[in-house]
Amino acid sequence: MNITPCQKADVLIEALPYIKSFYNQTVVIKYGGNAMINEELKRTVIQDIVLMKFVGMNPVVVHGGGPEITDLMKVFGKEPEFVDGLRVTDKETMEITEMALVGKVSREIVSLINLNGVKCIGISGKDGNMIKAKQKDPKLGLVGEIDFIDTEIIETVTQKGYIPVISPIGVGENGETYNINADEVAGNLAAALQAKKLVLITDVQGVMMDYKNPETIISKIKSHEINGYIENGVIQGGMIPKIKCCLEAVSKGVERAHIIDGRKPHSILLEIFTDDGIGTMITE
Ligand SMILES: Nc1ncnc2c1ncn2[C@@H]1O[C@H](COP(=O)(O)OP(=O)(O)O)[C@@H](O)[C@H]1O
Ligand SMILES: CC(=O)N[C@@H](CCC(=O)OP(=O)(O)O)C(=O)O
Repeated sequence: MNITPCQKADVLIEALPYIKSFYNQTVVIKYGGNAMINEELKRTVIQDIVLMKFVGMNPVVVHGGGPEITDLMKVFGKEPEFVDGLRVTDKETMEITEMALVGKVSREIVSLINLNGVKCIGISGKDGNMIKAKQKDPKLGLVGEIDFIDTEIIETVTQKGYIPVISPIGVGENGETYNINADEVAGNLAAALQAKKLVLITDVQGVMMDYKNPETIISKIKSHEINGYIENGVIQGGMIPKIKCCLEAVSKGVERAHIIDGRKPHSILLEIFTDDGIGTMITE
């Protein structure tokens, strides 16, 4: 598509109020699922995050990597098992999870951001005891529930110009390592940092009335409507933890949470810098 210089200027001018209102503000981005598997989409997500930093925002990335953990488990001859969307995590699975998330996924995102000209640093939730956790449910083994997030390291590196990339791993009272759902980390972290926005990138258009029909997208949800949507079965499966994290974040002071489609190129830019936005927005 060819656009004229004037149209290009219009696009920039449409972004101006957003650049102003987000200047020096924190935006937490959860990056996982399909958008992380496709190489071309990965490139556009990274470009969006780098652009945010260059126009003066403070993006903080929380990464997932469920498919990478599953692949590595298979290499070690282990069959993954999930209960309510959470991976049952024995000691060996925990080691594999750390290898996949901290050793591979984080390294890759950090390298890509560095290559795009912004300093980036990978931080596991265990580093500096950042994410304190306890066992969620003995049935799930080493799956963690967040007790507390110490935001000091993130604030320090952000002030120095880095983009922090957080791996969803927690540390217990006695040094145990816990596997934590990445959406849960993103929601709690957005609240702890009092972020202006939480953006969860997923592989559907947003929350839909009928999730098999993209035309039924719900563009705005108020927090008091969420339980109703879960009770009447509109929101199911993997969308339940996601929407609950958004609820947690907005109830603790994050202005807005968004669930957006990572299959769409530059979905973050479309959400942050355009009047229409995309996906589903959750507010208090
Ligand atoms: N109302 C809904 N709107 C959209 N998706 C829904 C809804 N209810 C259930 N889902 C399911 O939730 C899934 C998203 O969760 P999940 O697969 O865990 O995402 P991710 O891998 O990005 O963390 C969708 O692919 C869809 O199958
Ligand atoms: C406890 C639990 O289930 N942890 C997740 C952590 C990774 C994650 O959340 O990755 P996605 O966002 O890509 O799904 C897991 O083991 O898969």
